[in-house]
Amino acid sequence: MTEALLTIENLNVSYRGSGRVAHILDGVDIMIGRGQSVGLVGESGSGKSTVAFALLSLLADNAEVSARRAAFDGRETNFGARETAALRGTDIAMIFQDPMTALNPLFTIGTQLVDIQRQRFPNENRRALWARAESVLADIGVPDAAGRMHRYPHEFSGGMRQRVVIAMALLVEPKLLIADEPTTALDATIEAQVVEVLHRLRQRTSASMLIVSHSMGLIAELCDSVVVMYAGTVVESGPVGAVLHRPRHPYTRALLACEIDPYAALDPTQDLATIPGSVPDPARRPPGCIFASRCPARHDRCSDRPPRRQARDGQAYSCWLEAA
Ligand SMILES: Nc1ncnc2c1ncn2[C@@H]1O[C@H](COP(=O)(O)OP(=O)(O)OP(=O)(O)O)[C@@H](O)[C@H]1O
Repeated sequence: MTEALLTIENLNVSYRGSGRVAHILDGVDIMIGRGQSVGLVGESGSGKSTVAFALLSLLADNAEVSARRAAFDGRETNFGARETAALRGTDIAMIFQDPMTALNPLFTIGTQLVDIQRQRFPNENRRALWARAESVLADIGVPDAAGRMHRYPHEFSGGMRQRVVIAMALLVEPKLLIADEPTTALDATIEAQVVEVLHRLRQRTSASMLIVSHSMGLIAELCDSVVVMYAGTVVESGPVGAVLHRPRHPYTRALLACEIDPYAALDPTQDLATIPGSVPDPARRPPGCIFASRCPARHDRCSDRPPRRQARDGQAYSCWLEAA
């Protein structure tokens, strides 16, 4: 079995505000092996970004975070703000949804790519850091990398900016790279190119990856295993191929049925499959299965009792349904 780089057990996050407490993450378990790529998938609002932000202590001030256990790179951690700040930008790097959040409009790309490396390589001089940056930029397919180093972020297209952000993450040689919806802000053609860059990166880097996405297709291309989230809980996890071809949880099945092929021509006559119903209010989580109110296979006990955790062939899922 692969050695764990990151282990989080029973992660809970709630937000306090306006006299109510919203439980956004409820008992989330995540394990990322060394060199492994894990995808975190689920509908909008399911808590994917909250997991990523909790790992980096980037949650809003009204967040309350607790975990039964957290360990990174062989060390127990409580992911406290100071501890995490030391890991951020060195051992853990993040690619955000919108590349502009990571880029400063006032400095050239070259200066920013040099500065990002200073904490990691404090003894290297500017010239060496500049050369490294230029070569990584060229490596991930930025044409005329030498010239572009002198340009400002606004002179880059969306796809090129996202490549710069990927270069930034690569330059610090992190042990864990977190990508939060790395292609959401891009149009479909550019998205395919950025996925290709991430794909190549996946083959070349020894870093582990956590890829957050609402698209199972993207996860299938880039990840070894997948964690499926619904309303702040993990409903199913396992190797990507197994979950994709033999989803065990009714929510995973519904999610796969909703998936559209972003590269296919749109057929205006075809209705998108959607999951009827809505996600429960996080301030009033039901006592039983969180998916029960929308589940087509629901049984009486599903609404009253927490689902049964089952594991089969490396796949784990929480449901009263017996595995087929
Ligand atoms: N500061 C906050 N106070 C209260 N609720 C918050 C706060 N920040 C986020 N939330 C809530 O947490 C929930 C989970 O949000 P999160 O961004 O993690 O979901 P997501 O699965 O990443 O969605 P998306 O795909 O849209 O980014 C949402 O319901 C959101 O409204």
